[in-house]
Amino acid sequence: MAESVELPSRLAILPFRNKVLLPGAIICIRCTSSSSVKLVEQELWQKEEKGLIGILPVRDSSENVMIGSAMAQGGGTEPPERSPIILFASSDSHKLDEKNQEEFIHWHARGVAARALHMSRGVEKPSGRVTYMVFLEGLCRFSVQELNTRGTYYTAKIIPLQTTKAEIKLVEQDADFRALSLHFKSIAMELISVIEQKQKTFGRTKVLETVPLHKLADIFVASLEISFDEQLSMIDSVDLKVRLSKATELVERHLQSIRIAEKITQRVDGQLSKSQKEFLLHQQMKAINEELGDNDNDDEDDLAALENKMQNAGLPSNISKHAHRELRRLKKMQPQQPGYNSSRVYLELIADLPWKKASQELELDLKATKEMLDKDHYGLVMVKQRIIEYLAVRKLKPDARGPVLCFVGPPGVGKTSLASSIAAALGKKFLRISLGGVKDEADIRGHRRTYIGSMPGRLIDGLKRVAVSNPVVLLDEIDKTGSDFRGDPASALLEVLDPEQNKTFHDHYLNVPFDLSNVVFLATANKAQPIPSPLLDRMQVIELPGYTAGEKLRIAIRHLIPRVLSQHGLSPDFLQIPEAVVKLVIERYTREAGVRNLERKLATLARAAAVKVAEQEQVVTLNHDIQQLPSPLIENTFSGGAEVGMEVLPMGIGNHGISSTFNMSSPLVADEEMLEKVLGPPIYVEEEASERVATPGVSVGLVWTPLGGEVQFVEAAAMVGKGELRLTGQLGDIIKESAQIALSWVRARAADLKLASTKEINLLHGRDIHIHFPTGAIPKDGPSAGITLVTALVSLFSQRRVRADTAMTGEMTLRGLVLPVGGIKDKILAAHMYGIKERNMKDLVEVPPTVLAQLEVSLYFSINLILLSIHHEVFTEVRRCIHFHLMQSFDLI
Ligand SMILES: Nc1ncnc2c1ncn2[C@@H]1O[C@H](COP(=O)(O)OP(=O)(O)OP(=O)(O)O)[C@@H](O)[C@H]1O
Repeated sequence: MAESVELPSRLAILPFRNKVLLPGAIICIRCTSSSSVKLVEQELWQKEEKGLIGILPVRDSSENVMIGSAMAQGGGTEPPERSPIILFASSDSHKLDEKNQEEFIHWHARGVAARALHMSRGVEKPSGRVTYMVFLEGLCRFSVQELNTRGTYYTAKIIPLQTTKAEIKLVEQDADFRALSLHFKSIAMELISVIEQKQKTFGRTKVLETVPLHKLADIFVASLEISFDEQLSMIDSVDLKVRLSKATELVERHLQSIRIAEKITQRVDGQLSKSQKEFLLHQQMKAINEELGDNDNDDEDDLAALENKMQNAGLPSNISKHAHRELRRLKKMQPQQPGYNSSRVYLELIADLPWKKASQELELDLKATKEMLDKDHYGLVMVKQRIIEYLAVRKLKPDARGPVLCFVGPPGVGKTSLASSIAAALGKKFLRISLGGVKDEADIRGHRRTYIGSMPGRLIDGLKRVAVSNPVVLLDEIDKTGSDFRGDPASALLEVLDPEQNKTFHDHYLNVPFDLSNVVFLATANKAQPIPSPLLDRMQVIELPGYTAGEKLRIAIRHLIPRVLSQHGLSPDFLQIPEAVVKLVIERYTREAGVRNLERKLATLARAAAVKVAEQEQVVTLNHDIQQLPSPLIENTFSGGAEVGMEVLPMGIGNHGISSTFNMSSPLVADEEMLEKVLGPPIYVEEEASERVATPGVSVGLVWTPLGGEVQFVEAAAMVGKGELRLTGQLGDIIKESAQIALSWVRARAADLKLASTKEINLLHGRDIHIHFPTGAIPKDGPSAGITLVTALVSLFSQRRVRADTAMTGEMTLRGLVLPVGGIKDKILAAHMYGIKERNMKDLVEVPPTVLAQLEVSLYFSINLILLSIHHEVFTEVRRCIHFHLMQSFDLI
């Protein structure tokens, strides 16, 4: 660091254009102009001791601001000849260069004396011009008294503006100055540490302790990027207090700007650094691809295609506006940007949805439709009739908003296939939406696009797939929707099925209304009861009960076997399943209301036959090829040259052939033996019911479940106890009540009915009775089980076995009257499957017309109701029925 120096009264002057050298600063200059080269040569290079020169700032004439006192002519660091004209006359004015006559320069009145720390000389080739590189250190301020020329460069008479030690001491005693210097040191320290942190260097803070304060101010300001005017005012600040306060202001401002810049960088870094990086990488990749001639503009092409698709999608004007706004946003995004993909997928959906596209509706030919329904479905006369009525109304009034047809019935009775037949009759596309297990409203309405992984609801998604706005949509298993914390899908379905609302169906994902009014909705359910009543209100329920064995047989022969054969690439030429065998399949291998399992079993038979046929073909080819093989073993086998019938058995069938006489020329005929081999031993046997009721105390009951009717065996047992009743099984409250009443009734009435002797009844009085009712009965069905409970108890008390072919439920008693009520046919059909025959009780159940109003009640006829005061005539009839049933059950009539 420069100590205080003795300055001569005259100094050679090197002008600095728009630049200032402050005391304590070190700079490197390159002198190329003739005047500066001359100055360096004479004043510095050729002197033995390190010479001193004066650095005087000059302002460009273009800035036209006059600073300081008037002075002489001059030049710049780089070539001084460029500014030869004297602007402010001084003692001496001189013209240095004619070329730059018009250019004015403004000398500043104060400058800084500088000493050369290091110099080097160079010669330019080929011109031979000499240049100098000089490292200058600013020493102290001076003011110019007079400016003159010495040859080609300037000299000036100067007065040094150094602060003496005494002056420094004096100012240091000033309280303001001390406070100021403390403040300056602290911000200087801060600036240093910021710089050190950035440059990861340390130890610069030492300067604050070693360098005197008045010099520190200059050194710090010299390192800042400040304007020329500020630099000049710094030179002019000869007073220490003024200098320090200016320096404090400038350093503080600099610190402030560093902090702001840092804040911005941090924020921007956090937000964009990843995407910027990706963007840069992407750009680089693009450049590489371009370089390799691999330039494909996939994204732009895709967006253009998307826009084109949107234009052709027939979007309604408000939706088109919305979609184009989204497209504009998409175009501005980078493909790597978050949200790009979701926005694009959304627009693809909008472009793909059938806003206007509809399939041409066929002119409805009711006769042809009826024929088609008959061709596809056996029986179901009432159901088909109802469908024809529905279609007839649609034909007469296509925009009629009739109720939605809802097919209710056990599985496999043809609900789905009827719906698809309706679609075919209308010439419309068919869309099946399975609602089984749907608990989330978003499944119907979609998720809002704000959610990650959001997607449209099943309806909108389905419509996108069928690509027409007027398909037949089957809402399958509508009774299986449930509601939980994720909302209620049924309420969303309400909007879908309501003709008033579905014109503007709102899917959360799509976020614009979609018109569902052209869609023909149908629904299926196993049970109508769980369907929420507002939804049920909009639907017309068509019940499809199960099929009798005879109906199943005919369905199998006419529909299932031909379909199964063709599905397996077979024909009656390969496999024949006679009626008797189909009957066996129905009786021994299936016990269901519909025909789904039957179809499966037939398919298993067809598969076995297909394997057989395929293997047979292979064997034939094998025979010829094998003869040419040189293997001695094979040669031995064929040694006689005779045709060998080889049979390859399908896996899992056993070691024997399906039929040893099988030949391609004659079809394979399924028989009982084949059934056992392919389907295994019979699953259901006829004797089941009689074996089950072999012990007294077991009776046969009929229940209804969503899968159709069921036969259940109710067991009662007596044991030592206190006359209590124990019930097991998954029972609803009503059945429990029925059991209590049944026990009391038997104890009180059995003797009257002469079903058990008083002795027998008394014997059981003090005993505990345990009744087990198998699961499956639903609470609502409870009362009708009363008669079954009574039968079981009477059997227990009297130790008489019930007849295996007798069963009764409350409804069946009045069958002749309440047949249309759902579930009854299913129960009868279930009874049939167990070999339980219907008893003709018609003559017993002549309920007068006055009682018809009680039909609803009759559904629940049971032993409980008999004890209650219902209509007298019904009461009498029911009592007769029960008596009749019990007599029959115990073979007493
Ligand atoms: N009456 C019938 N005539 C001809 N085929 C029938 C008949 N009933 C049912 N099927 C056939 O039985 C199979 C099962 O029918 P489908 O799938 O329509 O039953 P579903 O009632 O809709 O059952 P789920 O309730 O389980 O959906 C189908 O192959 C169907 O063609």
